[in-house]
Amino acid sequence: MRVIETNLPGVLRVIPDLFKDPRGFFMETYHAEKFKALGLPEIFLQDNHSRSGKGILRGLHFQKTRQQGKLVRVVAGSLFDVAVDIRQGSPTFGQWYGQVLTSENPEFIYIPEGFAHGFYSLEENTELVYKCTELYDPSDEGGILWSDPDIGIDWPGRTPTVSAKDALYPLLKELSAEHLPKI
Ligand SMILES: Cc1cn([C@H]2C[C@H](O)[C@@H](COP(=O)(O)OP(=O)(O)O[C@H]3O[C@H](C)C(=O)[C@H](O)[C@H]3O)O2)c(=O)[nH]c1=O
Repeated sequence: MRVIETNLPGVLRVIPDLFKDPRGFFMETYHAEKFKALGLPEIFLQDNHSRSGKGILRGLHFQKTRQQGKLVRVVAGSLFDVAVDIRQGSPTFGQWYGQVLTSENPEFIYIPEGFAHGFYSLEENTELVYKCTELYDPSDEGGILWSDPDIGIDWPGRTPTVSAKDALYPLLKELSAEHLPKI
């Protein structure tokens, strides 16, 4: 297992060791000691699993105070996954990193606490599973409009299907300081 840094310090590509044989494949998807050695969290408090149809966009989401680090991976289909640095005072504030994750390529992304997360599903029945370093708190949820021009994410589709909630999120510049994580 190894990690590759991205243009956003802290956002890491995680490349597991994939063992293939005539039966199929095996890989470790979490290992406390290896994670510690790679600079990944050893402790995650919650696992999530979502399925999305083609053209569905979920995001950009974050928790304001109980921020969640997320280790995301795709177990069916494919999607374009995005992390946005929204930590006040960060030299990369407002910058994003995105990449395609697919069940055919067992690569994960680690998105640190203080980042917003979103993804655009590229296929029907795309399934994302992800480990979170903090528990979900509905009262602590925050969001940024997926199409925020100041962030300028190059989404694979221009007319995604989003939830009513996601369609109403504000622009990053409209969020006041107390709603944004600090570096
Ligand atoms: C996130 C979450 C949701 N829920 C319930 C609340 C709603 O009744 C239902 C759907 O929630 P929501 O529409 O917020 O689901 P997503 O749009 O997939 O939200 C997630 O999508 C982005 C990409 C993320 O990174 C976050 O994990 C999360 O914000 O599940 C829970 O019970 N626990 C949870 O941890």
